[in-house]
Amino acid sequence: MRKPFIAGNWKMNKTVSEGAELAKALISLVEDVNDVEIVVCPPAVDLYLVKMVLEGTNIGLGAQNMHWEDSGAFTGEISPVMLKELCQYVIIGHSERRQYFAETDETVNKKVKAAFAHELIPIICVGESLEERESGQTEKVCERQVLAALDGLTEEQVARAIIAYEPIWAIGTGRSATSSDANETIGFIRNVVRNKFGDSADKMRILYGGSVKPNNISEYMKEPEIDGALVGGASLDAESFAAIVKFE
Ligand SMILES: O=C(CO)COP(=O)(O)O
Repeated sequence: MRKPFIAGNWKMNKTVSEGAELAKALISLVEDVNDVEIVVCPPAVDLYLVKMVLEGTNIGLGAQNMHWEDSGAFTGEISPVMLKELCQYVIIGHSERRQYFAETDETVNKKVKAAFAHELIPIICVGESLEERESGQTEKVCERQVLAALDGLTEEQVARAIIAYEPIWAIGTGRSATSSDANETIGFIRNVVRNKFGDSADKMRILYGGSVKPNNISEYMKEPEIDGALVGGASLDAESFAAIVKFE
């Protein structure tokens, strides 16, 4: 049985003080939730204070990106060794990073391996653009991204990795994928993983992301293949993220 996993990706929002306030507000709203794994992913500069605020609560912490090297002359970058002291998860290969910051399947794979080397759990993002969807390439694109990201991992690592299927056309647009479409693509992704890594595919959690809101989360969570959500905009408000985490 896969435990549902719901993470908030704050993207480039919330200063250190705003991030601490949001985390504080969230604690009491979700303290009675124990059947869902809850994670927030603030900007890197917020991580230290948010970690302090969340200590001893049921809310986990993740980063939004990292470099694959442990240390060195990489101005502006943050390493897995640094993140290890702050959080348990790291989002890798978000479509915004692929689109604006030249992230490739190859760098995603290096980062995923580096995450496991330092006991961080990667939340690996995959998903097709509108153009790719309209030309019938959704499965081909997802298969390529998933196989590249997981290349060289052990079955045990794959079982612990998390994938977020986020169709690019559904991110921040209010145009979410239907729950049955998302379920179908996530089922396809799980089959791709099963063909290469066997039963670990049934242990791996695969999330949906893209315009998830309090009023549509339950539709996704009813689907058998969807194990949770990666939430952008609606995670920036404590009440709305708590409502998503407490979906009925
Ligand atoms: O990109 C996302 C999460 O990583 C989704 O963002 P929105 O929920 O704002 O569409």
